[in-house]
Amino acid sequence: MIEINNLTKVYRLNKKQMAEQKTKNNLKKAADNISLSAKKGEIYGLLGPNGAGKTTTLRCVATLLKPTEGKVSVCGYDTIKDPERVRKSIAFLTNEIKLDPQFTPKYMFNFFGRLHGLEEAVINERREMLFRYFGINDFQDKKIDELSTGMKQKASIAVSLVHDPEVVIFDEPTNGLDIVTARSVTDYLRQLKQEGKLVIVSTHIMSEAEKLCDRIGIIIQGKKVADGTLEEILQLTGATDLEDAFFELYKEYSIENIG
Ligand SMILES: Nc1ncnc2c1ncn2[C@@H]1O[C@H](COP(=O)(O)OP(=O)(O)OP(=O)(O)O)[C@@H](O)[C@H]1O
Repeated sequence: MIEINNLTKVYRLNKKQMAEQKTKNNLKKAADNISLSAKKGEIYGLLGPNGAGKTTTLRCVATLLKPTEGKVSVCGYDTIKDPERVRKSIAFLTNEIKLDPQFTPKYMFNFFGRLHGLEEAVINERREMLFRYFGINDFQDKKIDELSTGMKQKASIAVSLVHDPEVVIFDEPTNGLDIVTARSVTDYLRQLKQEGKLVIVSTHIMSEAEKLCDRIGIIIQGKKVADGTLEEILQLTGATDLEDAFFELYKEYSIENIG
């Protein structure tokens, strides 16, 4: 359902970015020859430290970035040749995309529903179902600006799912959420999986990846260094939990070795 073949993304850094990243090289390889595939009915987790390349990879899948090299396809559609079809098949949620603070959750939901070409009755049905699930009903007519962080995130999730897409790509969906709100999000991702959708999440929270994901791809400094079920990753590294497994891989693959 998603095939990533030898994906490489190189950013050209400006002077400020070079200073921030303490480098004299104006090219940054954020994704380095990454290949992976994920299929319907599973939750695939991209796990890696800050700056590993998770968001870059997901943005390439979501057609928001053009790969420097390599190919990505979603539901059989190439992200470069058929970006419209890819966008119809996916929900994409990332911290960088925010709902307009001046509008209400209801307005945004309806707006995106129409943008996707859905009929009013379908939009209303989807909104009632999603707003009920995420407890947004009492807040649907308030300005997004006035909502709590958790409610904003839940509204963003609901809006991203308006068109009932086959593939759900969420970049750090529980980032900044309290434990109750985070649980309602991860429970909904499990429900989507039960419905036969493919869910891809990125996270740096080991416990989340351990509990939620059927398969995990570990990314370190732009490279995918391991991929498999939790058991397979533990077996590969000889570790007893994901955190230890991650550190084993980090020691092996990080350029500035730790410890
Ligand atoms: N638009 C950009 N221009 C230049 N460099 C970028 C750009 N976006 C990301 N980078 C750099 O590419 C690398 C990978 O970033 P990316 O956001 O993909 O990592 P990440 O794994 O999602 O990290 P985080 O967990 O912090 O979100 C980082 O070094 C980052 O600074």
